[in-house]
Amino acid sequence: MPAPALTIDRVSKRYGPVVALDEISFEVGPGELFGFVGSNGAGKTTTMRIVLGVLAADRGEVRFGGEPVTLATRTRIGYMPEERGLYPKMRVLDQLVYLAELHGLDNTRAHQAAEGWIERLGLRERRRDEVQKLSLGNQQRVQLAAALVHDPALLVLDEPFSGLDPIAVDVMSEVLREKAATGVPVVFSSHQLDLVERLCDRVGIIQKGRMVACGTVAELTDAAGSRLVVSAPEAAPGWAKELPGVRVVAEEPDRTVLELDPGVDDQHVLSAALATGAVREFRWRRPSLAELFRNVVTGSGE
Ligand SMILES: Nc1ncnc2c1ncn2[C@@H]1O[C@H](COP(=O)(O)OP(=O)(O)OP(=O)(O)O)[C@@H](O)[C@H]1O
Repeated sequence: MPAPALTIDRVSKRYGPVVALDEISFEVGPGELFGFVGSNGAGKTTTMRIVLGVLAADRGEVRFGGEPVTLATRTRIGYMPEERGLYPKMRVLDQLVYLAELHGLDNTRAHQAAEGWIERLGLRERRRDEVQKLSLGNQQRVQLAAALVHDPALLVLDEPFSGLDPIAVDVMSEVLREKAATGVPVVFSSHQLDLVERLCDRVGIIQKGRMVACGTVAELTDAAGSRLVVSAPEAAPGWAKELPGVRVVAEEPDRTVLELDPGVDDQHVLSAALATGAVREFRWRRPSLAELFRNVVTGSGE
């Protein structure tokens, strides 16, 4: 039987006068790694807290496998809250066993699961330490273990990568990929767009409580149109500004990134570049997710 999908269906939420979510909708399929990105205050944490049921939506519905999320469904979710939710004075192993038991595992299975994740996440030497005595990165590894220890059917992680060193980023990425490969929908928020671009099957960009773009990175960047990268080292700054149908996206010391209106011949741009002197680079490329994100955010008036 295929694993269930997570559906967020027209969910709205206000905090007093602040509209945090405005009919946000998206779906995370079985085995899909979904990256949730947006500016500070866009509504990511609010969405995740509603999925978890720690916060109630004003309107709309969250479904898992087509059914509204209930208390029973919630015990099957692995959650990594932004504010992190560990007991500072409890030892790593005891904490994980306790959390696994809280989710219904018997003591033997809870120990097995806790030891398994401790090993997998490189925490063996820290297993008898109090959580508060660990570095922040290691606390985050424990937090991930806490989200995984009861073998959840859905993973929801609020900025799991923030503050991790590159090795820990690799471990976290691998674990999320593996988990998704078992059929579990995985949704996580992040401001590290290069990472999201590399890791995710699909990406959702949220802006002021609305989903403004959603799809695979290829779909989103294709829709945004390609960029022309030109390196003309002898050209004066602003050399491309007056070319008809051409918009300068970025001007770096030795490279200019351009967007061309439909129908504009790139060979005219090449001629203009050559008129300034040598041209060392002239190529089309897709925008990165970070560029796309800036476009979306600027386009909606931020
Ligand atoms: N408890 C609260 N009371 C009042 N307003 C809140 C509360 N929590 C969030 N908000 C507001 O709701 C909006 C969405 O916040 P949310 O924390 O969901 O954004 P976010 O995308 O997770 O941001 P960040 O990337 O900074 O973590 C913001 O305008 C925020 O100020």
